[in-house]
Amino acid sequence: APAIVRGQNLNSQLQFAGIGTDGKGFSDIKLIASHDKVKCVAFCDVDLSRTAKIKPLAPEAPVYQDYKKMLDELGDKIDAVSVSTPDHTHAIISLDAMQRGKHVYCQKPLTRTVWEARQMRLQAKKSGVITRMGNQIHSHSAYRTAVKAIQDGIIGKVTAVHSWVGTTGHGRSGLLDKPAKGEAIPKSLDWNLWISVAPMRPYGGNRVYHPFTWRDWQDFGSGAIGDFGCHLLDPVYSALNITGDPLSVRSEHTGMNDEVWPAQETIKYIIPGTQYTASRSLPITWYDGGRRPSNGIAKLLPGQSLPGGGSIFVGQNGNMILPHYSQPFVNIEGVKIEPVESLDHYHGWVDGCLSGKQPSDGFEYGGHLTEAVQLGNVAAHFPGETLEFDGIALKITNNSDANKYLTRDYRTGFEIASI
Ligand SMILES: NC(=O)C1=CN([C@@H]2O[C@H](COP(=O)(O)OP(=O)(O)OC[C@H]3O[C@@H](n4cnc5c(N)ncnc54)[C@H](OP(=O)(O)O)[C@@H]3O)[C@@H](O)[C@H]2O)C=CC1
Ligand SMILES: O=C1CO[C@H](CO)[C@@H](O)[C@@H]1O
Repeated sequence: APAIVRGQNLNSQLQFAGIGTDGKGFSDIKLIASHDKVKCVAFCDVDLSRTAKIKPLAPEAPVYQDYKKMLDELGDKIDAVSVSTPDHTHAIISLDAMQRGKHVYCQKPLTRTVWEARQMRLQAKKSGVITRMGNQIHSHSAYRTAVKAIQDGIIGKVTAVHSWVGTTGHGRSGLLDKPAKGEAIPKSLDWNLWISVAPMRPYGGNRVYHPFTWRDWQDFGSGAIGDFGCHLLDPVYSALNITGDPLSVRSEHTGMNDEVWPAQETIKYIIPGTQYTASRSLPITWYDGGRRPSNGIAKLLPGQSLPGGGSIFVGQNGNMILPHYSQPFVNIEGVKIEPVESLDHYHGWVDGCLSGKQPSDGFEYGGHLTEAVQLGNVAAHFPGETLEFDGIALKITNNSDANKYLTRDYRTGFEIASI
């Protein structure tokens, strides 16, 4: 039976398997497993040398290299999985797990492409499983305080948002193009499974594509907006209750080739307005790689300063500045914001799996946010051009060449069927 059905009787334990066991996967699994009703029943990582740290958590749990084999072999012994792998494999793994009735905790950005994010939303609804995106700061006091303050009307209706992060789109691997020749694949690593949906390329050596440096490369990662958009834009989406698709998106950057993302970028979104915005549409501007909003926009009081990353909510009665992630403040003399408490993002998902109650940032919410984030990456291919987006049709309406970037070509054997 699917986990959701069994879940109604699951008053004692959630049988959990962690996919991606090092890097962020290590902390995801540990924090999920720290819930007293979680039992780790399996671990999976394409690189067996990167499973050593997690094994002591459940020494009896089998370790797999291929998530599919794990799901096939363990079947109903698994109720829920975490997916903490590089961005390009989030969708193929999470969709498969949801189709088998597993609850899924998947890292941010939810997917590498806009189309994949839409499939995740559709599948989560169809399977009726409990989902959560791994943007844990969503549950942190700073972001929750900001959401409440905006909804309480501390700066009045919002007229614009500016969000920025210092991170650059490339530079982690030190390369702008594929290395001329490949290197020997370490024995512990299944490179075919690591490449997954992307076109095959030779193993590049340590820290060329993996671990971590895949963020630079268009085939695998999503640049600075992909790495941080689902964090920084999360309180924006939550506070303003944005549930519609962007109406348009425009990127300007310092240049890119066909392999890596731009070093510095500014992306301007026009989003449908909500009950918390002053107009029927809202401009959201994203800056990265050292770019940030001007002092003229921030209008700070003496003694205030802009953080290294965060958001400015421009309101009818003043601005709220939300550092990533510490408490928000306003540029209105004498006005202080009372912090609200943090929640446990990981345990919130586990509790949801056990009770059947969907937490606030499931794949419907995370899918919407990721669609916007990845639309920014579509626009990067057409710098200086405003791309108009029809979210219902999932189509760029004024540039037919742009539509191919909403999705990707899947490698044979790693296709994703539309839901
Ligand atoms: N929410 C947050 O604050 C953070 C979120 N993240 C997100 O977490 C995800 C992972 O990032 P990061 O930990 O830096 O990446 P890593 O490159 O370190 O990958 C994480 C682990 O997943 C393994 N892995 C890779 N592909 C697969 C696969 N197909 N099946 C099973 N295991 C696999 C890796 O093995 P190998 O070493 O062989 O690649 C590695 O052990 C990303 O989506 C990232 O955006 C990351 C950091 C913080
Ligand atoms: O919050 C985070 C900290 O930095 C990491 C590396 O850039 C991000 O991937 C992550 O989301």
